[in-house]
Amino acid sequence: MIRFDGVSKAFGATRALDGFSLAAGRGLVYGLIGPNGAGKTTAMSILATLLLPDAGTATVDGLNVVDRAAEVRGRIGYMPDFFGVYDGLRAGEYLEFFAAAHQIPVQRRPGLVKTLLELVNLPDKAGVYVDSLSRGMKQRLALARCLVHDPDVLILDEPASGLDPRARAEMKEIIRQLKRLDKTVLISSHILPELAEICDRVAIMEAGKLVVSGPVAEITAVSQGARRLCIEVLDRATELAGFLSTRPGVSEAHADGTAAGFFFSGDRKEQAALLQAVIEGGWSVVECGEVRRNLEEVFMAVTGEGGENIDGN
Ligand SMILES: Nc1ncnc2c1ncn2[C@@H]1O[C@H](COP(=O)(O)OP(=O)(O)OP(=O)(O)O)[C@@H](O)[C@H]1O
Repeated sequence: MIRFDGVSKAFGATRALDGFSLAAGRGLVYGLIGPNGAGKTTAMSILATLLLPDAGTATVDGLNVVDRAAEVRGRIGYMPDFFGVYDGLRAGEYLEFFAAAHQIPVQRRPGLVKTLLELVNLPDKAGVYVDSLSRGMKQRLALARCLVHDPDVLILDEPASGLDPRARAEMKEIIRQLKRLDKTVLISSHILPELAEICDRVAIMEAGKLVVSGPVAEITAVSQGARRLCIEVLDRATELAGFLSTRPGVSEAHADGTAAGFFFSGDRKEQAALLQAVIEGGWSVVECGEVRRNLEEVFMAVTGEGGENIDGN
C-alpha cells in the first residue's frame, strides 16, 4: 500500500534521505523510528506529495506520488508534526470546512462531522471553539480532519507529541480503531514502547537510510547475531557464569543475583546441549529463557555511533 524505492532527497549539502526503501502492506500499522534528523518527516512529506524526491520512487496503492499526485491526495490523510487549527472556528465548522474542501456533498456533511467527532472521542465538542480545546483534543481534531475523505492510508507524523499519558492513551486507542477500519497507517514517534504496542511492524531509520525493519517481535529478537539467555539456578550463580564462559558460542557471561546471563550464538540443539551440560555440572536449574530486548534498546543499539549492523528486510 505504501512503498519507497531508493528514495533520496537533499537540502543543499544535507542528505535528508539517501536511498530510502520501505514497503508497508494494506491494513497494517507501520511505525517509523529514527533519531532527530534521520529523515522521517522528509519521507512522510514525500509520501504526502508535499516534497519532490530527487531520485527513486514512492507510491501509494501503486500510484506514483509525483506523476499521480492528485489521485494520491485522495487516498491519503496526512497529519504533520506541526499544524495550525484556525482561530474563530468551532470544531464542527472546522471539519465542515475540510469536508467542503474535499467536495463532500453538503447534505452529507453534518452526519460525517458527527461520526468523525465520535470516532476521535470528541462527541460533545462540535460547538466549542477550536482554540479553546486542550492540546490532546486539538491533536484528535486534526486526526479527524485527515479522515474527512475516508482515505485508505494515514500518514501521522508524531501524533502523540506533547501529550500527557491519558491523551496519549486516547490517541493510541484511536489508532487501533483505524486499524480495525482497515486503514494503512504510517506513524512516526519517539515514544518507542507505545509504538511497539500499536504497530504491526516498525522501521528504524538513520541518516536517511533504512537500518532495520520487520515485526516488533522479530526486531527485538535480533541482537548482535546472538541471543541473550539467562539461566536461573538455586545457588552457585557466579560459578555458573565462569563455567558458561568456557563453553563454545557463549560470550559476556556474568552472574546477576541467582542467575547467569550471557549471549549465545548457537542454535536450539546447541542450546539444549549447553543446558544439559549445566545440569550435569550439578547446578539446580530453576529456569532458562531468552531475554528479549525492548524496542528502545534495539533503537539505541542500531543507531548512533558504534551501531550494530543489522540488514533491513
Ligand atoms: N526544508 C529543509 N531545508 C533544509 N534542511 C532540511 C529541510 N527539511 C529537513 N532538512 C534537514 O534534513 C534532515 C532530515 O530532517 P527530517 O525533518 O526529515 O528528520 P526527522 O527524522 O523528521 O527529525 P525529527 O525527529 O527531529 O523530526 C535534517 O538534517 C534536517 O535539518
